[in-house]
Amino acid sequence: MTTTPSGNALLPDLTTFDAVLFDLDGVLTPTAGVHMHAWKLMFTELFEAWGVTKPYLDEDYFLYLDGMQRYEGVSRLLASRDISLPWGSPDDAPTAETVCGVGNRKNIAFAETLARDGVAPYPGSVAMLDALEAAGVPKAVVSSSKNAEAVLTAAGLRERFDVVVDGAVAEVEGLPSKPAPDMFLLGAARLGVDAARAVVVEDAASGVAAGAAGGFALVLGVDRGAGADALLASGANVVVSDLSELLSADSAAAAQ
Ligand SMILES: O=P(O)(O)OC[C@H]1O[C@@H](O)[C@H](O)[C@@H](O)[C@@H]1O
Repeated sequence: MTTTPSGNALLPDLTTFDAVLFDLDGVLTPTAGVHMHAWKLMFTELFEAWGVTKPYLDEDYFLYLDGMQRYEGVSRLLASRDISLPWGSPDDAPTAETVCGVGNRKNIAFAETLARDGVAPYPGSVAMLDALEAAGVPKAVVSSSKNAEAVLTAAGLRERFDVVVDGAVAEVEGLPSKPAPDMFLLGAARLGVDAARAVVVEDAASGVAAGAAGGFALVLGVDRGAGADALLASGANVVVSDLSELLSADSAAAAQ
């Protein structure tokens, strides 16, 4: 494995690969926390209203929702409480008692926070985008979220990516949710690169598993709360806590 300019032999140099495919929430922007909070608000209220015995817990986010497409996440969480609802349709109203309706209900809280607080990307991630651009390495965003375009725009990052495969694209193309590799493989195909020569960067166990299943050259985990052990167990080759760890001391300092 090649090393970073900082000389840490344990860490890869992402500029030596043919392309880098980034997850968005929790990798480029701190919006995994916004999703986590919105799910908690919505499910806490819903479970109280429905009289569900086991309340929503923070660990439920990492077990069932993190990195998943909206309705897949809802379906998995409801199954954990032995609740079965009709799937419904993506255009269901937020009041509909369907899997899609429940997912759309959570989006109200997410959209409110995004509009109110905006998004500041992680400085270390922006510095990594700078380094990749300087080296001419193609890059994509592969996000399960249907809010990815709005988040990228709010963070001022949208124009830095020619290829964005998000939850809306997955819906149109009929692609299964991570941990299936399909969304990442479409990202690689749209960049015109071979997965076996490209990198996946992910903060969610489901996303790391998707990268591993897709046969990517390197699956880099970023631990923003899922836990390094969980990311390694799901197939990450290396785990860092911030992308600045992969940069030279000078670029990392500039990112502060
Ligand atoms: O924004 P949407 O379409 O509701 O997608 C939600 C999901 O988007 C993913 O990007 C996040 O990693 C998940 O944790 C989140 O639940």
